[in-house]
Amino acid sequence: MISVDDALAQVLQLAPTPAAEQVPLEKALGRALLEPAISRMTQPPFPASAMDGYAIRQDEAAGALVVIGESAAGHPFTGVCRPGTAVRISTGAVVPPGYDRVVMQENVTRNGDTITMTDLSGGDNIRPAGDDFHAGDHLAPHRRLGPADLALLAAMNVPVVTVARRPRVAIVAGGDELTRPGTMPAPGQIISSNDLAIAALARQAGALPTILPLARDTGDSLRAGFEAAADADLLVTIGGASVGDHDLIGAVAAEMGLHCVFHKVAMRPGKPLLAGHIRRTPMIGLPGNPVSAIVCGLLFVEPLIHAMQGLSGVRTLSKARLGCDLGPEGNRQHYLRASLADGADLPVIHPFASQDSARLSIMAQADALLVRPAEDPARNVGDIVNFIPLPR
Ligand SMILES: Nc1nc2c(c(=O)[nH]1)N[C@H]1C(S)=C(S)[C@@H](COP(=O)(O)OP(=O)(O)OC[C@H]3O[C@@H](n4cnc5c(N)ncnc54)[C@H](O)[C@@H]3O)O[C@H]1N2
Ligand code: MOO
Repeated sequence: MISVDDALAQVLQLAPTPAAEQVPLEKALGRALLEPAISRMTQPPFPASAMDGYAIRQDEAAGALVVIGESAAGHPFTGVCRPGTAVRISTGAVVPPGYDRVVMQENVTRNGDTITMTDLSGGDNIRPAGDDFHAGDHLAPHRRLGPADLALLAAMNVPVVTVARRPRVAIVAGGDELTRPGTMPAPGQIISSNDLAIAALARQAGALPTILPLARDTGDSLRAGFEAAADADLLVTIGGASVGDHDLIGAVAAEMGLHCVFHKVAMRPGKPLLAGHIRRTPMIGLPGNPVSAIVCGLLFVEPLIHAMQGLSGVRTLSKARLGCDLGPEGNRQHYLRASLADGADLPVIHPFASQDSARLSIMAQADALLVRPAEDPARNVGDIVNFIPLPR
């Protein structure tokens, strides 16, 4: 068995170089920027007023001034700044050359075309040209584009960006006991849930998942599943990874040309995890127990999908204080399903009493996975521990 850290390093190495594609900004939300986006604009492009009011000259602020025109947003003042004058101005409008301060209108009394300032406290209320960014500045790649990034790119006048192509992820769940949600299970059958969870997790990570037909516990059926996944950028199988007579994934994958990089990780849940590549396509074989599949999905499939888009596959752990005493750990790194509560300095974490890797009802309630290293000694209430927040 290899450690979780070593297994993750091996999995990340399976990621091929991301393929690039160009998308318009309207379609770029959540996509991984692959090349720097270079600004075509300086923002603001001109000294801009930060307030509605009057553009004046600071050295004339004490006296009465004559309003000689207007600079509205999108309609610059075209006249000339002369001594003793002011220009009516709106927020975002060009501050006409010669004026060096904007007084907000609340601090001005106006009588016909004459204004006097009633309060001269505060700054100049002018945003200099380039205050935000300059033409030639760039938004660095290897980030997922969020709403503020899209706004920045639009403001930079970059209408199309180069992003990583979404990895196509084929998901094959196998087992004679499985049937689809909404069907009537035959005796001994249960509903397949894991493939839906892994597809959802893959989609959240930026991939385009496809759930392939359920495979049966036969070599032919599994081979058909592998063949149906031939076009995918990543193959994820679920179940059949362990040692039982019907656990055929390892053997069939080997027949299909799997170069296995590991099979079995020192973790709980998720021990029977396997990974490798078939020709150049990465493959991850998730264990069948539902919680094991989801935990391995979070720990390995999600980072691999990120890496396949040029994003960091490394996750930073969060800190919490233990809400109860815990006994010593065994020889596998343990990911305990847990709930979080507010605490004085850090959140307080309580692992659920049952850690059975078949209990989806507990996994669905959990806020976090409490991470305990292999051979961790007994811990007490209040000790600081690491956790992974779970997506909702
Ligand atoms: N003798 C041993 N038995 C087991 C070991 C072991 O080391 N020695 N490991 C256990 C661990 S740990 C796990 S995890 C499971 C993993 O087994 P498999 O990957 O072979 O998974 P299956 O046997 O196919 O299924 C296990 C369990 O999960 C249910 N399942 C499977 N697929 C789905 C699905 N798509 N949706 C919902 N539920 C699913 C399946 O019905 C079984 O109940 O092996 C232990 N055994
Ligand atoms: O690895 Mo199994 O996942 O402990 O149930």
